[in-house]
Amino acid sequence: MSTQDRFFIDRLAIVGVGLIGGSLALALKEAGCVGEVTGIGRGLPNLNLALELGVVDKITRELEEGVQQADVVFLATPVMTIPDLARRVLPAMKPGAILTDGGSVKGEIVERIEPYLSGEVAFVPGHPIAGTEKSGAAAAFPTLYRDRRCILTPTERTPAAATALIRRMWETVGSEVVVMDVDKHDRILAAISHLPHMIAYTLVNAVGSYDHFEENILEYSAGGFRDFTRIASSDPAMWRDIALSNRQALLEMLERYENFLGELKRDIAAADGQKLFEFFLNSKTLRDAIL
Ligand SMILES: NC(=O)C1=CN([C@@H]2O[C@H](COP(=O)(O)OP(=O)(O)OC[C@H]3O[C@@H](n4cnc5c(N)ncnc54)[C@H](O)[C@@H]3O)[C@@H](O)[C@H]2O)C=CC1
Ligand SMILES: O=C(O)C(=O)Cc1ccc(O)cc1
Repeated sequence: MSTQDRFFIDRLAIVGVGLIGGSLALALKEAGCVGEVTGIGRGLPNLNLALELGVVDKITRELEEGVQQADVVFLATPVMTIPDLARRVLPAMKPGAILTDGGSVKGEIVERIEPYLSGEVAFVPGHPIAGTEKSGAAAAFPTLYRDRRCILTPTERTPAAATALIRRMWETVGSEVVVMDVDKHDRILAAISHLPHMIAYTLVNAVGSYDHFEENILEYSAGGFRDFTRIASSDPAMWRDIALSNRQALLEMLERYENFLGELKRDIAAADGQKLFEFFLNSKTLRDAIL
């Protein structure tokens, strides 16, 4: 599978050849670090497109058959589908192979997969912190993971050698790997990724449903509205799964957000210019520092 100095995966299977799975395949191919890539999915049009675009070398809709020869199997389907797919894939994989995933929420995935681990196949939970609002094989591109982070959340059931190999896989495609526990991952992502998506979806719905005027007011949107709401074009099924799978941490962040919004409303109602200025300045300082 790999030598001491050169990282190489002989056979990789990608379940769900979309933005995340497809981009990993393309990046490993570009780096010359993968032999054969099998794309596994449900819909033939997307699989055929993946084949045509050179994202994968072989396609199949037969899950168990598709993973049999793989050294590494990457699950890159919506979060709620990952545990059931893992349960079917694990007994079909060869001993010594590694199962990993790219799901945006880790707690439920780890909890629902670990009881099915037999010890013959290692499971390394992962989450590349890179993406766009686009989906499907056509959206995949080889540089998606360059200069990004990838979080791995191994548990005491995860062999260190398997974590080390998946770490190398992500480093090979240009990501900095960070290891943390599952709960910390889900709380951080609830704050920095899941909450912003909920706010973007809410904003578009709130403004888009405002029908006081005859015209569609979204047509007046300037750069600010467009920048802020790009992520509201993300796949609805993917985000339904994320919201349900990370419910507790997300609800806590939504409540925190409601409190801040309440404070803003009170300051506007009270015409408290000083408080508003401080609120905006504090936000600007925090945001400018991340750029
Ligand atoms: N889109 C993003 O920016 C990011 C997404 N993720 C996570 O990566 C995973 C994949 O997301 P994307 O690649 O964006 O989605 P995508 O929609 O581009 O690709 C997912 C693929 O999985 C297929 N699929 C769905 N259910 C399936 C099933 N039961 N069996 C086989 N194939 C199935 C779909 O047909 C599609 O081709 C999700 O868990 C998501 O939360 C992680 C980081 C970033
Ligand atoms: O499009 C964007 O800017 C994103 O935020 C992409 C994204 C979506 C889901 C993730 O779990 C990680 C990254």
